[in-house]
Amino acid sequence: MRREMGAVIETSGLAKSYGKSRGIRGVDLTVREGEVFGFLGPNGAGKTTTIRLLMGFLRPSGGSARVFGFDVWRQSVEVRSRVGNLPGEFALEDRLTGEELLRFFARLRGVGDLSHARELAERLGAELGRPMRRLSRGNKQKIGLIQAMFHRPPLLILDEPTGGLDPLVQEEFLGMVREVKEEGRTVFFSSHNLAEVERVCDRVGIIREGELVAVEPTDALIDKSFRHVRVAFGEEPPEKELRRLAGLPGVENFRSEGPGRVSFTVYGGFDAVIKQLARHTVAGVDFERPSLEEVFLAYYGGKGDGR
Ligand SMILES: Nc1ncnc2c1ncn2[C@@H]1O[C@H](COP(=O)(O)OP(=O)(O)OP(=O)(O)O)[C@@H](O)[C@H]1O
Repeated sequence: MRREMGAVIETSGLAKSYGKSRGIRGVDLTVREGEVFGFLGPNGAGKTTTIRLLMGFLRPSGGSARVFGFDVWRQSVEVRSRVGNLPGEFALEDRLTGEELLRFFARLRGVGDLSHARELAERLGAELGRPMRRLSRGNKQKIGLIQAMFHRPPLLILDEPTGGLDPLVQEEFLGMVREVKEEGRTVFFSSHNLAEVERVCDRVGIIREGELVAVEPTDALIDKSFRHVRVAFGEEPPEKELRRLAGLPGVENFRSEGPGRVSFTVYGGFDAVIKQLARHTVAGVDFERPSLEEVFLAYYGGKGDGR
């Protein structure tokens, strides 16, 4: 595999089979330096499997992946020394306190200065003095995030980083992701939370049943999809005309919103809709962008299939 300029993560036909129709198949993905890449998919889609492959914790059953040009399986030591990783289950039932655990990681990584760790702990409200096994899930997660980030690695690979965090802490974490990006470092994280992905990610990959079904700039994913339309006519058009509008290709969920008002969703092009509207006096029209959540559902729910 030739390394693309600026590529930090590159996978080619990456596959992991656990048996019949499980794991991931044929994943081709490139994440560039300085990008924040969101990896979205429902439970069981293959996010954790992909992340474990990238970290060299699992052996691919097909294809290959490189991180900073190193093969993730054969050169996993080189890979791991450059990546801050939050695993899917950071649930250490340990006697060690957060502080002791971070010191341990600092020694392993040859980092003498824990001041960045302390700063991150302060911002996330992490409890460094308590034994890990006494911490709630969210508070363990905070220690997991600090250990992934405190040595300022050039790449962060985080599995559901905001899972279990309360909204204010999630917000603080998103701020940290932006700062990492401003420093030119790269972030790859999996998520269920579409709103957060929409806010911080440059690009989004959507994985479904082990296959990468879309990789798009976050804005383009939304732009390419549908619009919710609300129209107020100057005067009520004849019933026949409304039926014609409702019957245009790509028009769905057509509803009357009171006299002279209709709402509907348009998939695909808007041209036919606009021409039909123009046959009447239009007092007002709104084209509302769907949320990433709706776009996402379109990929999974059948309707619209992400057009
Ligand atoms: N060790 C394993 N043995 C057998 N099957 C597995 C194993 N790990 C994962 N799978 C299967 O592989 C598929 C992908 O799982 P994976 O954990 O990667 O999904 P995910 O997208 O991370 O889901 P979640 O959001 O629930 O964490 C699932 O069908 C899962 O049941």
